[in-house]
Amino acid sequence: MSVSSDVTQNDGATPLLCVRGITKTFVRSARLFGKPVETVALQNLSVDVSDGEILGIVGESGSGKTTLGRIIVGLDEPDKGQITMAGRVLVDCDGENRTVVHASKRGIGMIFQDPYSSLNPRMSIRSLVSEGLQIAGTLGRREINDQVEQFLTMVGLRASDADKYPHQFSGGQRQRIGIARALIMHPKVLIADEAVSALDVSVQMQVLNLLLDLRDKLKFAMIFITHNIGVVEYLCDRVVVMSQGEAVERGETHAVIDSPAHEYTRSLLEAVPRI
Ligand SMILES: Nc1ncnc2c1ncn2[C@@H]1O[C@H](COP(=O)(O)OP(=O)(O)OP(=O)(O)O)[C@@H](O)[C@H]1O
Repeated sequence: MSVSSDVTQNDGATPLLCVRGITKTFVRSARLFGKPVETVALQNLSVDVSDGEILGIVGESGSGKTTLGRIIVGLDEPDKGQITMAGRVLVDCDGENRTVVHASKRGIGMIFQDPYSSLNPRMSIRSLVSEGLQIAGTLGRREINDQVEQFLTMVGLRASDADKYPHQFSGGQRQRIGIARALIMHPKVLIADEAVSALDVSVQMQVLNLLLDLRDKLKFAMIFITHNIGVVEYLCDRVVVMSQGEAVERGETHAVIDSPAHEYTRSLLEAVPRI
């Protein structure tokens, strides 16, 4: 059973981001004479995120977490559903005329699991971090360089690191570069997809603490996608538990973890390491 109608369990204020009734089916073409294979990745899923809030999306592999993140940021289109941010329609796939605002115009940033493969090895850190600003074309070279150095320092790197290349950094440092690259665009919402899963546990804690500090400083909201409920417990104000493309449980993180109502949440708590 999904709980998609029960989406406004925040403080009652109008949410910043409203995601409503998202449905997505992938169709893989068959080999030779077989039928195409359909996978329902998301089924009528709704979530809300308030200003400055950290929402955890937790669930096992294949539950639809990444698809949800990709649809919110604009890397994928849903079959059905709506997304609004601060009252502005970003996606409306319910009527006859579909509205899908381009990713670069949404004010939503994303950081990925593998900071190495998500950073082009041939680009300098300066080019990587400033790419969004260069494309936007609103700032001059000097201002862009200042911003790059400011954001590198903010994520715990040095201004002089701007002239290095991704292979010169550790996994944790590369994730910091990915964070600077996303935050330099001043997103209202940051989506982190398994952003610490590839890192050693001690480095995971450093990156989680950095994200908490940056959220306090820059006031963005965050959707943190993970299979690790221990990370949710440490970081997230609220959590949505997903199974097979549906939300099976949601609420304040500590309420859900202390007394999980759904059998699937209990199995996640038993199966997944706590940090
Ligand atoms: N491009 C695609 N083409 C076909 N099927 C896809 C595609 N992307 C995702 N799927 C399928 O949709 C379902 C949900 O996948 P998704 O990656 O969103 O889950 P997830 O919870 O993020 O899993 P993981 O933690 O393993 O990344 C899975 O069954 C997956 O195989």
